[in-house]
Amino acid sequence: MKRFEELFAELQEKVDRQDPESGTVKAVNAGSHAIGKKILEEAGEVWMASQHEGRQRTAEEISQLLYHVQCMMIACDLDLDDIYKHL
Ligand SMILES: N=c1c2ncn([C@@H]3O[C@H](COP(=O)(O)OP(=O)(O)OP(=O)(O)O)[C@@H](O)[C@H]3O)c2ncn1[C@@H]1O[C@H](COP(=O)(O)O)[C@@H](O)[C@H]1O
Repeated sequence: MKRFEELFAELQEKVDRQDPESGTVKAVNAGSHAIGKKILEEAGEVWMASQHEGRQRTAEEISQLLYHVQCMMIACDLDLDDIYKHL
C-alpha cells in the first residue's frame, strides 16, 4: 500500500528526471491550468460517488483527487512541508 508521502516522492522524482514513460510528467508539464481542470473533475466525481456509489468507489475517487492535487503541488513548486505548515 502506497502512502501520501511515498506517492509524492515518486511523482517528484519522475518529474525531476522527466521520465518519458510517465503520465505524471505529461500532466505536470501541461501546467496548473490543465491540472486545475482535472482537480475540479475529480472533486465532482468524489461528490457523486459519495452520494450514489458507496464507500469503495468514493475511496477510489478520493485517491485520484489526491493524486491530481499532488501534481498541482509539483507544478506550483510546492513540497509537502509547504502544505503541512498550514494544517
Ligand atoms: N495514483 C495515480 C493516479 N491516480 C489517477 N491517475 C491518473 O488520473 C486518471 C484518472 O482520471 P480520469 O478521471 O481521467 O480516469 P477515468 O478513466 O475517468 O477514471 P474514473 O475517474 O472514472 O475512475 C488516470 O487515468 C491516471 O492517468 C493516476 N496516475 C498515476 N498514479 C500513480 O502515480 C505514480 C506515477 O505514475 P506515472 O507517472 O504514470 O508513472 C504511480 O504510482 C501511479 O500508480
